[in-house]
Order: sequence, then structure tokens, then C-alpha cells
Amino acid sequence: MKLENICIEANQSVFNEPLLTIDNWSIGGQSWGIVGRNDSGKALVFELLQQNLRFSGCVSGVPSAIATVSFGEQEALVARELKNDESDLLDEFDPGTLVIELLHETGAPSEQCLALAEQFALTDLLQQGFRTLSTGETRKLMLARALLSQPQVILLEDPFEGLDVQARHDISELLERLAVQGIQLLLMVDRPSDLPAWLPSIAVFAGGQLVASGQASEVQQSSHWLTLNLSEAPNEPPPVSETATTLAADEPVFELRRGRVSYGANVVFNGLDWAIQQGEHWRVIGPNGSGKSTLLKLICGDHPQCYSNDIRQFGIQRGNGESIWDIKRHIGMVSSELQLNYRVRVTVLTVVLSGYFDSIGVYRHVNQHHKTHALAWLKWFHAEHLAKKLFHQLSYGEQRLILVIRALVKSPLLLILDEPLQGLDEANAQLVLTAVNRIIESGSSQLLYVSHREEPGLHCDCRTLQLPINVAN
Ligand SMILES: Nc1ncnc2c1ncn2[C@@H]1O[C@H](COP(=O)(O)OP(=O)(O)OP(=O)(O)O)[C@@H](O)[C@H]1O
Repeated sequence: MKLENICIEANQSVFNEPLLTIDNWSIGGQSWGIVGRNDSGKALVFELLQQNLRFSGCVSGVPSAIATVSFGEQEALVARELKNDESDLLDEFDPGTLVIELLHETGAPSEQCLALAEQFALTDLLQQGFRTLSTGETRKLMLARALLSQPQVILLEDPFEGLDVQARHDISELLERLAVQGIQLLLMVDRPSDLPAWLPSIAVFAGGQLVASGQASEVQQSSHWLTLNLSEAPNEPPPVSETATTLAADEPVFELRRGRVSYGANVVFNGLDWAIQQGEHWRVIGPNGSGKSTLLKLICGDHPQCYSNDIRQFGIQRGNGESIWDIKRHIGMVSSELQLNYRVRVTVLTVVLSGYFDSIGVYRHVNQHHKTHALAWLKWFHAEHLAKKLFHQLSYGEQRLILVIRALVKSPLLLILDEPLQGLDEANAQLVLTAVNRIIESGSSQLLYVSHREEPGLHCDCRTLQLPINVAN
């Protein structure tokens, strides 16, 4: 493959800088790592190779059998599933297309589907609906579908995000074997540390240009682009509001007694006794599918089994007539599910403002104080230039950053960050960690942090809850 004299223009205004220019990139037939900041233009390379947008210049030698594993593909599948959602007709939750059907859709023979399901630890989930899968399970399914389509080239956007340590290792090994067998992989990551060591070549994007490309070892040694651009956190503290807790001194922030969530015979957790006391910060860890997001949904009041559990939080015993908003007003939350569900057509500023009201979109009067404060947060994250843009037009990483800001604006009593750095480049990831560290120092929020990665930049004395927990009755 070869790209020559490429220019992709921004379509809003002739005065805009081009979104991406590439003078000459001989991709050849080998595999590449592609790296760059969230706004570097690197994601457009995938669009270009699939001829999904208008460009000038020459793209040659692109094989016809290309498979893509990206957040965009995942969103498209989620949208398709939503369209087919029959929950209203059935008057019960529609779990969506079965995993086995999604594998068969690729046209691959049944035995191949089953063999790949085995390889991706999906065998136990074959009869489960797409909408019930955990984040990591969904990522594995997307990869399996891509492989079953017999591609010559696979475009992979952040393929390791959301995977547990074992799955990361297994899938990296699998991709390496595929590359050796001659399937060409273009593997895009936001953080240079995520580039697998076995990739023979690396291309670096910055400011809408291809700035370095070649043999991995040479680019890594010579390219200052891989370490540069760690924008400094602002000197001034983030605009944290003071929140006074109204809880009695011995009241836990959250308490679950003998917690149990199950789907038919499938028990996610059982006998889980756990409390977040005032002043405590927690990390919840565990492999894909171990129940981390399920637990967070119990805390946020978003899980149907909230009421069959013994939960006390923010001074309220659940099930005593409280409204969901009585719970949510104490919580600021980021998760992949929230990002997938934030589908209204609104500006970035509106998304940030919706953090004050715990809503998707804003349906209440917004006062000037809220606006000024939201803009101060955007400014702190060097993101004020995004304020008037439409949220759904941002890159995946930019969207994640905006949702983190949305969770922070009201300085919630409980700050729940479920993989907050997914899709963020190194600079934005460090900014988020700095903000979280400072919020914790200020004592305004208690942190509940979920991630498969160790983040040395998070300076927090966290207690750890390890899932799964399944204590027999
Ligand atoms: N409606 C449902 N029916 C059957 N199983 C379900 C349903 N909803 C969730 N599950 C299963 O419950 C398990 C726990 O899911 P959860 O999202 O809590 O895992 P997780 O620990 O957050 O995983 P990840 O690290 O991949 O995000 C998963 O195996 C998932 O497939």
C-alpha cells in the first residue's frame, strides 16, 4: 500500500487547516503501529484506506479484504442493535442478537466460529445477547468477527483497551502470529507505551501530519515525537467546588450486604459484603466479566437487581421510595456504557453542563455560574476550543475526556471512574490523573476507580476490592 500527496480538508470552512496531510508513506505489505495524540489526525488514516471520505492525492495497492476493529464499528453495531430492540414489544429486556449469530453473520463456517470463540474465551457466552456483554467481552467479539471475515488487512484501533491482563497478553500473541502468517495489521494506539514490541514499523502523527515513519527501533530511538507533547498540567488548581457532606459521622457512603446478582443460572457475584466508609477511596479490580460494571450499576441505581439487594447509601436504605435522582445527585460517573449511550446531538459545553443534572443532554435552566464553571473546567483541560463543537463529532478519546470533565464539574461526593483513560493520549491521561489527584487532596470527593491498567500517576491511597466474589449461601 502507498499513500502520496494526501490532503484531507476540513469541510466546514476553506480557511481551516487541512485535517491531515501525508506527503509520501510507503506502507508496503508489513504491519505497522500508528501512534499520535487524540487530535493528531491519525484516525483519518483508517477512513482514508476504506475510502470513506473525500481526499486529494493517491492511495494505491489497498487490498479489497479489509476488516476494521474500532470504537466506530462497535458504535455502529450498538446502533443496529438499538434499532432492532424489541424491549417495548416484548415488555422485557431484549438482550439483542446472540453472540453465536454475530459470529455466523461473518459467513465463516460454523466450526471456525466455534474454534475462534474458544480461542477468545467466548464459548460460555455464545447463547448470550450482544447487549448483555461486558466491555472486554464486546472487544473480544469484535476482534473475533474481524478475523472470521478472512481479511488480508486488519485495521485495529486500540485493540487492547478494556481487556484484562491475560486477554491483553493472549491477544497480543495472537496478533503477532497473524502478522507472521502474512496478515497485515495496522494497529493504532493513543499511548506509545501500548505499542507491542513485535511491530516491525511505526508511523507517528502530530498536528494533522505524518511526522515520522520507518523501522520501529529507529523511529523509537530517533523520534522526539513519541515523548514530546506532554502538555503541562496548568499551575492553578482545577476549579473544584467545595461540597459539604450531610452524612452522619458513622454513616457509610455505600454499603452492600450479602450482595447477589445473577442471570438465570449465571451468578455474577454472591455473598458480597462491602462498604465504602467516609473518607475512603477504592479500586475495584478483576478480570473481564467478573462483575465490576454490574457493581457500579448497583451503586448508581441503574441495575434492575438494585431492589433485590440490601443496599444503604448516602443515608438512604434503598427501596424506601427514594427516587433515582436522590442517588445520582451524589455521584459523578464515567464509563464506556455512558459514552455509548450519550447519543443526543448536543454541544460539548452542554455535555459538560449535563454533569450538574446527571442527565444525558440538558433539560433544565442553566445559570451563568454553571456555564462559567463548566468553561473553567474545559479550559483547565486545554479543551475550551471544543466547547461549541458537536459532541458526537469528536474522536473517541476526546469524547472520553469530555465525559471525565462532566463527572468532575459538580465535585460529587462519590466520583466513579470506570476506565476513565480509555482512548486518551498520554498527555490527556496525565491531565486527568493530575485533576483526580488534586480533587482527592482537596477532600471534596471519594474515588471509586476501575481499570485493568496500573496507573502509577494516580497518587491515591486506595483500598482494593477484588472480584469475582462468590460465597456459597
Ligand atoms: N442480562 C444479562 N444476561 C446474562 N449475562 C449478563 C447480563 N448482563 C451481564 N451479564 C454478564 O455478567 C458478567 C459481568 O458483567 P460486567 O459488565 O459487570 O463485567 P466487568 O467485570 O465489568 O467486565 P469488563 O472488565 O469486561 O468490563 C459478564 O460475563 C456479562 O456477560
